[in-house]
Amino acid sequence: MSVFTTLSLEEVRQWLAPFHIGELQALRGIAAGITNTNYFVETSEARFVLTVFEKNDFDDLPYFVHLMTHLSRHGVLCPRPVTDSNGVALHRIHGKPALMVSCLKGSDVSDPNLVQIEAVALTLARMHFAGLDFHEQSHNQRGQGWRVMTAQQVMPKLAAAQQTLLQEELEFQHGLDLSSLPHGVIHGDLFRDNVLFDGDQLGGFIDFYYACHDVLAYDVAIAVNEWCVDASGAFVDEKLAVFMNAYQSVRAFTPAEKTHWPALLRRAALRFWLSRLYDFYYPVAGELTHAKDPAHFENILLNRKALI
Ligand SMILES: Nc1ncnc2c1ncn2[C@@H]1O[C@H](COP(=O)(O)OP(=O)(O)O)[C@@H](O)[C@H]1O
Ligand SMILES: N[C@@H](CCOP(=O)(O)O)C(=O)O
Repeated sequence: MSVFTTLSLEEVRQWLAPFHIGELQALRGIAAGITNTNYFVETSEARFVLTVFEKNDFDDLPYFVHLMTHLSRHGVLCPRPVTDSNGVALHRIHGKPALMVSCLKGSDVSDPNLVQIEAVALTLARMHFAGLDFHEQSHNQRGQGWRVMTAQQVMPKLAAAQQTLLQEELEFQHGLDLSSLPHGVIHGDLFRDNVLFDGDQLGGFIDFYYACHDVLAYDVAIAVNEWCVDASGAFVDEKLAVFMNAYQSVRAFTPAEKTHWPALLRRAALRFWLSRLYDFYYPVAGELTHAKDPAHFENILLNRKALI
């Protein structure tokens, strides 16, 4: 369960008054999700999702609110922040930042089919295009500095072969110059639990809180490492081909992106191997309801190294 902040119908009714979005009819806490408190809010006009941010400072959030507003205005399927009569989307509730967004259709799929994979790839490419004229920039919270710091923390916990793998990969990634690759807005965490489907119809991408300005093809690498693999982390060729063809039908890779593609797949594997290792070795009591397996991304990293 991930409802950390309990809200009553009456306080949400009062909180909603400046939004002019109809009469509150129902409020339901959302169990899925591990970071924030989320509620489905149903009014006489529409359904919304209210997020109470449990960790972020208020000042961290305008970038994400502006980004989702920009993307949804550009036709990207994602939550659209709802503003009050003064045009303000971010408010507070129980002293914590709170945001209401449109409710997307559907639910996440654990075993995506080829039609769904194609839809994810097309939407990602459209998102990358739509992000090109979003002029705010945010750095990657899971970039080089974070990699080095997190590796230092987990390194002593690892077996010798893992330490070597980690050390070599950090050095390899540190030595790359990706400055010639197209940069823009990336989602940064486009996992299966962050995409909603209504049947084969894509409802939208959610959870933009790792979005930042980074290498566009790195976002593609994160996605294919998640959407196009079997249980061992090896690519399923058919899925990978569908994803890459669909993505590149909208935005073809540049020669520099093609050259660096294997390294980007490794960078994407390293990022999630590290975060899962950290969560595994430093669990926060009562916080992580579904510990995710670090070995999966260790396997992916080993597999992608073997591709080069
Ligand atoms: N805009 C939305 N529309 C529909 N459902 C949503 C929306 N945002 C979140 N959800 C639902 O809430 C769940 C948790 O959201 P998520 O952003 O993953 O939370 P957390 O940041 O706490 O991990 C999602 O799995 C999804 O079911
Ligand atoms: N989707 C990721 C979790 C998000 O990253 P984190 O840095 O917040 O752990 C995963 O499945 O590992």
